[in-house]
Amino acid sequence: MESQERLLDIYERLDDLGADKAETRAGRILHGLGFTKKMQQKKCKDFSGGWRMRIALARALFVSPHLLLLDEPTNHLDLDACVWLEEELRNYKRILVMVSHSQDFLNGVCTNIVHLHKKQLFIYGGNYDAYVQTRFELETNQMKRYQGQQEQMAKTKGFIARFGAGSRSSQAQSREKQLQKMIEAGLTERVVHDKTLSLAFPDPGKIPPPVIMVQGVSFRYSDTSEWIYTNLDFGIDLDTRVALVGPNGAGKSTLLKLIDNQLLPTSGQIRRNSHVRMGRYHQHLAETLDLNMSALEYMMQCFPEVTEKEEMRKIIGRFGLSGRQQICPMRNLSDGQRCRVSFAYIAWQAPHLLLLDEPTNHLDIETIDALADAIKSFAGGMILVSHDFRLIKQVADKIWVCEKQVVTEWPGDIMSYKDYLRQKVQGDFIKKS
Ligand SMILES: Nc1ncnc2c1ncn2[C@@H]1O[C@H](COP(=O)(O)OP(=O)(O)OP(=O)(O)O)[C@@H](O)[C@H]1O
Repeated sequence: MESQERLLDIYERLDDLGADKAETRAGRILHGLGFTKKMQQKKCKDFSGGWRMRIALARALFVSPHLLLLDEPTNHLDLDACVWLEEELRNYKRILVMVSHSQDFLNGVCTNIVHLHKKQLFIYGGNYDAYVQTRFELETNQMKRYQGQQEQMAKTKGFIARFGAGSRSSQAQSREKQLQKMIEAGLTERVVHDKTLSLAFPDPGKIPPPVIMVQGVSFRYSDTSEWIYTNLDFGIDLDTRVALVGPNGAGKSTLLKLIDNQLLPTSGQIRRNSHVRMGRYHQHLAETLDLNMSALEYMMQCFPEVTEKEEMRKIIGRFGLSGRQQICPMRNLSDGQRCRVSFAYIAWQAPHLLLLDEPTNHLDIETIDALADAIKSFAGGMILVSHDFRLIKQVADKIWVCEKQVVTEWPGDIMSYKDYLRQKVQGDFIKKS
């Protein structure tokens, strides 16, 4: 990408239709991925990490190759863009192979699922839900076959044993042959499930409500910038389970930072219970880790009150890091493993309030489910920003929409919000075509 180049010019270069058509088509894709008209006129160098990923994605969609390979395409997208991309890929007329941790997205787009298991690929027809169902049925049948075979073998062995192994009795000899045949034909393997991870956030104990009171809060980043929020009023308690949604740049992360006291309101006030502990997870948390240290050293340094290494190993182990992963330098860990260190760090502070800003990036489907279970059994409050509809569906009982400087409650669940976004995307598409 030429950094001095205007964003839209890339597409002109990639196209042989002519500048106007290229600009219209690129404009549609960029709009779908969240680039406003003003942003589309900017130069590539003016975009930061997450937006650059979107530019790369837009370019791949624009080229429309015969084989499109996408590795976690939703990682840097918000809900609106996820819905748009789901529609776009659902209608992709060429071959698409993608890796994604978002079940809801896989359901909307995929017609086949390939499961990598024990160094082999197993192909299932249908979307992700169909794969889960088919795999469950196949494994149930396999387990029945295995148990039946084991019982039959035990009986046969018992029969032979009564005559003594190598007996000259014709009945015993025939059973021995039968057993031999079964073994030669290949025995059904026992179903071994992938080790399931279990995460946990400790019980923070009770503090009386109100835990957080947001009173008449307005906020903007500087005297000359636009207001992000005006006159917000709401409360947060230990039973709050909210997902913040809204378009890119609406202010979801800003709201979490205001609640967490990382930003101060421009006017109004946020009153916090003096005993409240908050744990904010965000995408840049893993970047603050000292990569030369091991996870164990890092946690021992952060929490000197834990003096026993074995105790700290257990704490980190609860977040799915075991053995060598705890003691090697964190630079040798994967992004997902570093995220787990950050989760262990937050959990050990026993927060009353979890503020989770895009926690699913770098986590696999099983870990996202484990995170959902951990949140469900957590005794404190939670505010979540996520592009993963399935996670939101599992853990949030309210949807708050951040838009046009206010926060309003959505009168339905997250799937009805998704339907609303889908209709919006389709409306935009009809207007543009
Ligand atoms: N440190 C900052 N200084 C100035 N402006 C900022 C700063 N951080 C964010 N902004 C701006 O504030 C607005 C809200 O940003 P914020 O990150 O809270 O939005 P968001 O809803 O979380 O967006 P996204 O869905 O893209 O993550 C954006 O227009 C952003 O450009």
